[in-house]
Amino acid sequence: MKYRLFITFGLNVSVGLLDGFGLVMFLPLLKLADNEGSTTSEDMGKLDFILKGMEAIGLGLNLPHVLMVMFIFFVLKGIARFIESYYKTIVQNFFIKSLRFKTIDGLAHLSYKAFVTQDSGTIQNTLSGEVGRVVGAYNSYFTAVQCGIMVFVYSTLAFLANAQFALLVIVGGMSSNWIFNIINKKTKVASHKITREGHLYQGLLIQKVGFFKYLKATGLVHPFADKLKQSVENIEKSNKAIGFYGAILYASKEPLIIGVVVIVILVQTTFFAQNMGLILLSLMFFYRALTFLMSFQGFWNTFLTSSGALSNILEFLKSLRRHKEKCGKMKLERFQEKIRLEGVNFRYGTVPVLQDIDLSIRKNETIAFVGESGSGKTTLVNILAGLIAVDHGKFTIDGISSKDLDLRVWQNRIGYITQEPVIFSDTVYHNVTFWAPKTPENINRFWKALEKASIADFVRGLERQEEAPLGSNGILVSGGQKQRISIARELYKDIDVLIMDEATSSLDSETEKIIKENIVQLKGQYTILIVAHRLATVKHADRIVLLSNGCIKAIDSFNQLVEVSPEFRRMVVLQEF
Ligand SMILES: Nc1ncnc2c1ncn2[C@@H]1O[C@H](COP(=O)(O)OP(=O)(O)OP(=O)(O)O)[C@@H](O)[C@H]1O
Repeated sequence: MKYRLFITFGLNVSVGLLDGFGLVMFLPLLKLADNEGSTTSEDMGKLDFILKGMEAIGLGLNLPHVLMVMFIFFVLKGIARFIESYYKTIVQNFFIKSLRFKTIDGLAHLSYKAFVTQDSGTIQNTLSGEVGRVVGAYNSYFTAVQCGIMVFVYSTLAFLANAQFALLVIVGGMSSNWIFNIINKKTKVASHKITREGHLYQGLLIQKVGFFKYLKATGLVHPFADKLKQSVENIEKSNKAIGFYGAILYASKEPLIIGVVVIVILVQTTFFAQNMGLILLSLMFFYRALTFLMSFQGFWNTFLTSSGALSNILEFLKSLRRHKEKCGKMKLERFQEKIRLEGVNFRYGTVPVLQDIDLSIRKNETIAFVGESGSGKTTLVNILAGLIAVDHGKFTIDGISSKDLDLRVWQNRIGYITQEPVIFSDTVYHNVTFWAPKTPENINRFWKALEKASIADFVRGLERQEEAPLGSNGILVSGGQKQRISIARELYKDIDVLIMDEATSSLDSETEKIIKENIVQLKGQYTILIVAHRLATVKHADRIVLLSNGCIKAIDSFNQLVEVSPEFRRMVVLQEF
């Protein structure tokens, strides 16, 4: 927030001082009423400088002048308060925007390797609910600090009016503060619990939505609902605890503070025989100071209520920074010649996943990766897509090392057809064009992509055509149509490399047909990398890479591989190809 904080606090002090000076004018006002129209600057404690100032500029201390000066102070206070409130809104929104931008950018730059180890519940909870709680924490913190400043300003004014009285009230106030400290600590603990439970709850919720069909069909939806309810109950318990401590704080503040003031006034008048006028002026300031002190306690407690969210988001931002994707500077605008992997090794933790991989892929070649489950096909393609970095060995594109390349530019040249088609909850047009503006040129490109993906006729037949909604996760269209729409999105993009991560055993014959059709149709136009589980889809590949336990066992055409590799032959026989 830098200088913005100081400006805000400066404005705060101005409001407090102007208000204080306005209040000071009440004393001469009372005196004027008592002394039939005249007063002096005496008996004002150290605050007599205001009346002296008035006299110095030729304003006699009579009723109209005192009223006028008082009015001016309050008008100036009004103006300062307006600037302060509006500036507070500006600064607050700046804070919210910066925080949201930081989390959005942090997530966009998070490396894929780090992402897969993150818990989706934590990410979801932090980015939605927790950001909201942090904004709440910020507001309470800010207001609490503002109240603190006001307490300071009014206490100073009270000191200037009657130092002895002010000192006694402060000592009394501080000794009662230990109760508030105990409560604040307990609130903080409960707040951290809420954050932890929030992550769990969001995680369960995401899974419930994601696996709804399975849970429903198997009757597991109800036990899962019980798990969710348990999590809700835990959150409720912590919220109740926070409410309980808040209620104690809220109820005990006033009696405690008034008790302190009563005792101090009694001590002052009984033992020190103090001037009641100055005690009253000091008390007037103290009344304001104490009101702000109560608000301070309240807002500080609310701040602590959300402090769990604050440390969580700071930790989250730190972790995003720690796992930021490392990117080179060289920008490869187009893929021209070949991709090469030389002596590549990769491990997840200590487990080796790929070993001594040597592979060269020419532009516009169609390569399929086959091998038993867990042999490293997806990991290899993840490396080629720049999602994960090699541990040892070299990965070059057109002779440039992946370490020197700006992989974001490389990824712009890639189309990725994932096992589960990615469908956004929006219209066909927005899904395919990724929210491109509807210019005649883009519409034309959109229909061409649909034709290439063999889905144009289906979309033309829809009542709202390209404006037809696809529903959440594409629920309004079939699995095969989802697949074709996601293929169309990749073809709409101007790409060089098309990665097809074929669905595993759940592959239905329609999807299999679509993939085969697309491979035949697109072969030679793009560099196509297929992670294949069904050998039927790879017959037309130029070369097949056979992987086993993270090593390349053989690379050849389908027919050659059947001849030379007993392992591949066995796979073909097993799939009754
Ligand atoms: N994020 C990860 N963390 C740890 N290990 C992983 C991770 N992803 C994959 N692995 C492991 O790496 C190995 C290779 O996995 P990979 O997904 O590349 O295999 P695959 O050949 O594509 O398998 P499938 O055909 O079942 O999709 C497996 O043993 C897997 O358990």
